[in-house]
Amino acid sequence: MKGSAQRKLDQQNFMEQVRECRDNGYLLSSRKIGSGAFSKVYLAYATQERMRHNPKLASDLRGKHHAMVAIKIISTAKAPVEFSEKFLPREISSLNATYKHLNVVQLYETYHNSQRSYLVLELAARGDLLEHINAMSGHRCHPGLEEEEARGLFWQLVSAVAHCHSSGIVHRDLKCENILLDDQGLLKLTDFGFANRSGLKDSLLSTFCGSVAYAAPEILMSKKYNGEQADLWSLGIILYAMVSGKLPFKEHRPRRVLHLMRQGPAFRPGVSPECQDLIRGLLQLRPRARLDLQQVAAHCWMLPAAHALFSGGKQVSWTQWGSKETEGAKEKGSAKSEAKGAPGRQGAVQVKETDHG
Ligand SMILES: Nc1ncnc2c1ncn2[C@@H]1O[C@H](COP(=O)(O)OP(=O)(O)OP(=O)(O)O)[C@@H](O)[C@H]1O
Repeated sequence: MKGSAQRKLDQQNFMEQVRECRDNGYLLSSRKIGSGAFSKVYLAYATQERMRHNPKLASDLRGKHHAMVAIKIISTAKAPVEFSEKFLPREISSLNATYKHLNVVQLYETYHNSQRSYLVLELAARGDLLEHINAMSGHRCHPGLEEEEARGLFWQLVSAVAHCHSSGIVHRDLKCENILLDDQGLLKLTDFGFANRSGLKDSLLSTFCGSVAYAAPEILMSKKYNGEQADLWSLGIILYAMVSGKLPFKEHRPRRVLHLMRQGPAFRPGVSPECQDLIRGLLQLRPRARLDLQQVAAHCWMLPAAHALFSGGKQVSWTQWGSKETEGAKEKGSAKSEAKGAPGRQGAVQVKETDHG
């Protein structure tokens, strides 16, 4: 239990944050919608005045027919120097570089003072993919999502990751908790705290990022790795989690995980052979042997998603999908997800993995 002195301090801090947001054109609500290691995320409203000064914000919110945003408040004064000087700037620059994709959370603007940094983000109000998988598993009394729903979501995720890679950004922390859903059921990739520039074609990374359960074998073996190929492995883990309702290699000890990886994923009865083939194509131990994003999009299991996405009578290619210019695609995608009835934030957590290496 918090003491009354601590409660008073928290209250004072919050009122300061309300004032700082108001000075920058946002009305901060007391509704906390999430928190991270050094951050809290609140629901907030953009003022008309702010929208007049920020065309990016105004045009996005006009399309959504509301003024709600998510404000991530980071206590830079309390966070380690490495976080404030390395990871936060990377998160901001990655979000700026990947702007303009329907399935990547939009960063509208930032403001800072000596105590805190504020990130004004697109709101994704329906929780994360992990919660969705668990809620749907409970609802269906069957682990995982129906393949049709998994396909629609995975298509959006692949498109978001392709957009990041083509913008020169590798995510390096792809996992169900970093994939949010908005109130139209659209998928929004978030949390670019470990993202990095993919840089030159053959340059390799060496830092271990992300969660053990989603990390590629070459990362667990502390080898130098290609960030794009490591993201592909994580995509395989996410698709497995979607259709199975659990993680394929659920172990905290890296050596034990590597042992399970060598054995390959085991599937529950009912997962289609095509879906299994796609997951196996991504979960290849040799990074170069993994399917690339183009091959994933063209895989036979994915094809019905491509056919389902039509814009004004014209089929939308997977590279066009998600581009903010393809407005028709957005409407079609929303309607499809709405029909599926993506639920809100509920359900027991069963496959959560939060250990960042
Ligand atoms: N744009 C958003 N819309 C709605 N909820 C959000 C949004 N961004 C973040 N959240 C919520 O806040 C939580 C924390 O956000 P985020 O993952 O970005 O913070 P973090 O500090 O990077 O977290 P961690 O320390 O776990 O990596 C998310 O899990 C999610 O529930």
